[in-house]
Amino acid sequence: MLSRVARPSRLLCVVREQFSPKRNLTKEARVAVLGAAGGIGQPLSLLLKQMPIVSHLNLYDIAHVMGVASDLSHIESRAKVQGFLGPDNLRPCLDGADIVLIPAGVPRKPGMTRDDLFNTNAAIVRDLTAAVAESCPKAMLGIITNPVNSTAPIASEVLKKHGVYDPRRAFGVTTLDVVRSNTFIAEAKGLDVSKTNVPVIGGHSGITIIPLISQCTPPVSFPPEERVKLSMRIQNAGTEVVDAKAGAGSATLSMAFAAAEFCKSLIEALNGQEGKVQCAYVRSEETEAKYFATPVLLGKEGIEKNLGMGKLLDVEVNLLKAAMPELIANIQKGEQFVGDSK
Ligand SMILES: NC(=O)C1=CN([C@@H]2O[C@H](COP(=O)(O)OP(=O)(O)OC[C@H]3O[C@@H](n4cnc5c(N)ncnc54)[C@H](O)[C@@H]3O)[C@@H](O)[C@H]2O)C=CC1
Ligand SMILES: O=C([O-])CC(=O)C(=O)O
Repeated sequence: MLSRVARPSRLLCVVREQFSPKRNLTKEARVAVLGAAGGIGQPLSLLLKQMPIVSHLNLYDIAHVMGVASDLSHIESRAKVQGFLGPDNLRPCLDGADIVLIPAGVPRKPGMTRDDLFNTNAAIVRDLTAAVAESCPKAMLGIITNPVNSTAPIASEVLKKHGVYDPRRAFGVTTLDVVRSNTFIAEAKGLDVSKTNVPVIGGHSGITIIPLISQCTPPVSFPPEERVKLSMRIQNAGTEVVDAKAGAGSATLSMAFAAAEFCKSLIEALNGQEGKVQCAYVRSEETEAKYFATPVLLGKEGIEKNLGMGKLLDVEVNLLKAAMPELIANIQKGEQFVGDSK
């Protein structure tokens, strides 16, 4: 067991926090996770519980969530954890939320595309977003549930229907594509991964995922064949995990990490920290697709500025051209679903 004397005293910690110029512990950051008992929801909630910037963590699911909340609530960190089970408790879960993350829904099995999840997950996202629109219309909303190319537009359409849509506040979470790109490229080049950053644009499935290796920080170069191989690995990385899990679901731990990073940036920006940039799938004028992932600068009201895709190499332009028909069709499918819903 860790010795109590070996740890910094609580008094000392409090004193440090009180006088630190970066102190933001007094600010409330209320985060709700919908689908919190799932493969992503549980590790995501654990990571959020460990963040001193989170003051309240409300966990909602249609099963098993009270046990998850009870378990997490024993951790000696700031966030006050509460569990909310079943539809009758959804509104209380959302009341006062600053950020809502939605990983509720079914994951892929080998042989499935993300679009194959549409029939089940579209209605889940629609209904959960309707509750967000009614209970916490000003919250930042992060859609993790696949197919993100369609579910993020579904969420936006629902918010519009309720007259509370603010495109600065609605995000399809594509951070995992960036996390993977950073990892694979740092591995290939022997770079410090913590200082490697590769923007990823487009959407979040197969060929709609467009890593901009030419814009990597630090700059990297690859022979053409190796670049193609790397891009394809990034595009198929989700399937790599689905196949390795052999029927037990898709990426959960890396996704939880990615969503926690995204959420942390969002809270920091809401708290007034400048320069917080994340790639996300957002309402966009960058291309003919109404939703498109690019790096966005975050601020106190959500997206402060879309930083766009920058200058692409010819190979990247070709990836973009290949992505557009599928991306546009995925968006239309989501919009149509809400249009057809009563
Ligand atoms: N955006 C991204 O980069 C990624 C997205 N995903 C997607 O995230 C979703 C969740 O994946 P996992 O956590 O692995 O699935 P999972 O099946 O382990 O967990 C899903 C959870 O959602 C809950 N749920 C189902 N219907 C619900 C409803 N109406 N309200 C509240 N909760 C509900 C379930 O009870 C379960 O606890 C999947 O659609 C998956 O494809 C997965 C990885 C990456
Ligand atoms: O591949 C999947 O189904 C889950 C996912 O979105 C990812 O891992 O990127």
